[in-house]
Amino acid sequence: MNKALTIAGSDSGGGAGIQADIKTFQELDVFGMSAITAVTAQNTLGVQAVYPMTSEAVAKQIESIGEDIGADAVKTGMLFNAEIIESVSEKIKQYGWENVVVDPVMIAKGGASLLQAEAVHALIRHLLPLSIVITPNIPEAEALTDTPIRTREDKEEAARKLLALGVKNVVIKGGHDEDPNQSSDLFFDGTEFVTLSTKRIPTNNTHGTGCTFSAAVTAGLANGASIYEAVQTAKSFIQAAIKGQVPIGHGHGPTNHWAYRKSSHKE
Ligand SMILES: Nc1ncnc2c1ncn2[C@@H]1O[C@H](COP(=O)(O)OP(=O)(O)O)[C@@H](O)[C@H]1O
Ligand SMILES: Cc1ncc(COP(=O)(O)O)c(N)n1
Repeated sequence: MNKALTIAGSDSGGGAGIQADIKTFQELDVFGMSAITAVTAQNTLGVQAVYPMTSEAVAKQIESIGEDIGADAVKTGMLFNAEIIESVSEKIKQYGWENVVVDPVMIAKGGASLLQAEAVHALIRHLLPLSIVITPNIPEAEALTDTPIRTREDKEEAARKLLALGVKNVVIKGGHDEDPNQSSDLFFDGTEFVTLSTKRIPTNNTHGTGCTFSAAVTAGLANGASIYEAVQTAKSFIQAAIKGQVPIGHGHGPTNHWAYRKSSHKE
C-alpha cells in the first residue's frame, strides 16, 4: 500500500489545495493523508478568507502520521508563514522523509496571498534543501531567484539558480507562459534540461492545476517511479484534467481529477 502525505491548505471549493491533492492521490492508486496548514474560504471566484493553523497544530498532524502510518512520499503546498515552514521542515527531518515534493505556493490565481512575503526566505533556507523536486510556476521561480523570466534562457538561468540553493531537481511550470499554442514545463536535474510540452487548452478552468500537477508527481514517487517518470505522468495527468474540465461556479473552475483514469488516449 503506497501512501502519500500532503501538507497544504484546505480549499473549500474542492479544486485546489488538500482537496486536489487527495483526489489526485486516489486517482493514481495512492493512499492519501493530510496535514492542514490553513483553512481557506475559497471558491471559483477567489479566496474570501484565510485562517492559518498554529505551527503546533501542523506539527501534531504530521507527528500523528509519522509515529504510526508513515509516508512513501510527501508534498507541501500552501504553508502561509515562516513558523509553519520551520515546523514542517523540522518534522520532515525528524522522520527522514526523502521523497519530498515542494510546490512553493505563493499567490492564488485571483491574486490572494497564500504565503507571507517575509516567509519566502524561510522557504529557501529551511525547506528547499529538504526537497527532491520543486515545482514553481513562473512567478514563483521569479520570486525565489530574483530573475525575471521571459525567454527559455531566463528559465534555464532560474533553474540553475534554484539548484545553487540546494534544490536537487526542478520543474518550472509553463502555465503562465505567453505561448498560445503550447504549455511547456522545463525539467532540470543539474545536468540536462528537458522540455515537456502539451497543447495549450484554451480555458478559464485552471483552478488547482499546480496543486494537481505536484500531487501527481508525489503519487508517482510514492509508487516507486523515478523523478522524471513521475513528472511525465503528472504532465499527462494534468493535461487530461484540464481538457476534462468541470464547469462549476462563476469564475475559474477546477480541473477534472477523474479524466486521466477515464481517458483512452493518455497524452
Ligand atoms: N491552458 C493550459 N493548457 C495545458 N496545460 C496547462 C494550461 N495551464 C496550465 N497548464 C499546465 O498545468 C500545470 C500547472 O501549471 P501552472 O498553471 O503554471 O501552475 P500553477 O497552478 O502553480 O500556476 C503545468 O504542467 C502546465 O504546463
Ligand atoms: C489552499 C490552496 N492552495 C493552493 C492554491 C493554489 O492553486 P493553484 O494550483 O491554482 O496554483 C489555492 N488556490 N488554494
